[in-house]
Amino acid sequence: MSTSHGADSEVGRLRTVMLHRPGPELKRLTPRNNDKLLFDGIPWVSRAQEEHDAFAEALRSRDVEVLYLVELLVETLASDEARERAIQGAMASLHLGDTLRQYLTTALQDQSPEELAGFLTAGVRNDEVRGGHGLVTSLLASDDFLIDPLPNLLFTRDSSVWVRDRVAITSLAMPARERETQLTELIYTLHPRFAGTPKIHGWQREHVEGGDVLLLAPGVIAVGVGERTTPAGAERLARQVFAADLAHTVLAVPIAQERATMHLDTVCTMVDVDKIVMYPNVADSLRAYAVTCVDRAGDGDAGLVLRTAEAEPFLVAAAKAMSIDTLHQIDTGLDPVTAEREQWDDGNNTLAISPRVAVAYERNIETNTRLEEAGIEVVAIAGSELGSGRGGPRCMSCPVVRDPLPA
Ligand SMILES: NC(=[NH2+])NCCC[C@H](N)C(=O)O
Repeated sequence: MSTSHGADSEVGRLRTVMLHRPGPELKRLTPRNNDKLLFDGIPWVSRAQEEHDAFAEALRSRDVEVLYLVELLVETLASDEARERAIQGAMASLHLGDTLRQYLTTALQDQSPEELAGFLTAGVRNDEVRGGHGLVTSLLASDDFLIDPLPNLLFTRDSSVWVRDRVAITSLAMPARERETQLTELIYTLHPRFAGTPKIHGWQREHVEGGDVLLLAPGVIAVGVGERTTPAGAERLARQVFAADLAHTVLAVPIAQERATMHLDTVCTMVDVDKIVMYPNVADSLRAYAVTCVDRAGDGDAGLVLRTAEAEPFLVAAAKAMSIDTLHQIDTGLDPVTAEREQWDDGNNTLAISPRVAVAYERNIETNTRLEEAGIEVVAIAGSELGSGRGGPRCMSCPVVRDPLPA
């Protein structure tokens, strides 16, 4: 069954996508914790859900199968092994102390899969626990989390990424997001639908986030290196995709280590086989190091000998690796200021449903006009609340099946 899943580009006809409908984890956000939890504001949750439902509907109405992360998680947690692993993972936190850990472990074991999924995603606060009293519960504040909530689950792009028929479990850099990949690993390992799916990477490895991984064309992967994906993470991913023959070239693309450009997909996304929507304010300075494999000296990915070319302008290096004349750039915005505003609001962060059809936030009027002028059909969705986590349609989706591009 596993062979039917996977993607080898950003634009091949989207068949199946994994989303996360915002839920009670967003209700944990307060003005005191939102920075740490990586939200810029406090979303109005029911409106965020409406916006998200409209996003899902836009995909379904175009014959895309929508899977929800929490539904997959609940189904996964029907297995005793999954429950055991999920609880162990959540209890590994060094905040806890043995008294509380033992109490919580037993309490969680008694929950139904739905309830357990709720605690794993929305977290547990100190004042929500009735037992396990001891030093730790007494000294922690009542609103301290014993299990942290995961509001950024919304951005399913980052916690796993398919590269051809393999799924990479990523390794998230920000402490607020670390635990997300325990859940995606569990789903891809123990959910019956994904049984036997070959996996690469893993949350114990060097940091790589899915928002930094762009499948430019079959065999060509761009990896942003910045706030989230480290240079060592990019190298590790390159080794694994070469070892498994998933790609011939990995382009490592340095991006500024700041919030506005936290992932490569905040700066550019593919909207056609040879068109990319890109933030013009960085386009000229964006460079790429092409990495290839020149020898297989030993076993596993560590034995590969890699070659790193001199840095070149990103669009030049990309076109070369993709064996096309030009990778055409469509600019965000109209002028540098509009571009900066629309880039911040994820104007670059589009999700292609097929070549030349892309989902985008409706608010980025100038960018969407440019996309349309370039022959791209824009499927516009509302995102006033969804956007408060700083992520657009691409961040909020993990393509699980895309048709291969015609050769
Ligand atoms: N692929 C993306 N651009 N994801 C956006 C993630 C946003 C999220 N609040 C974070 O800071 O991690």
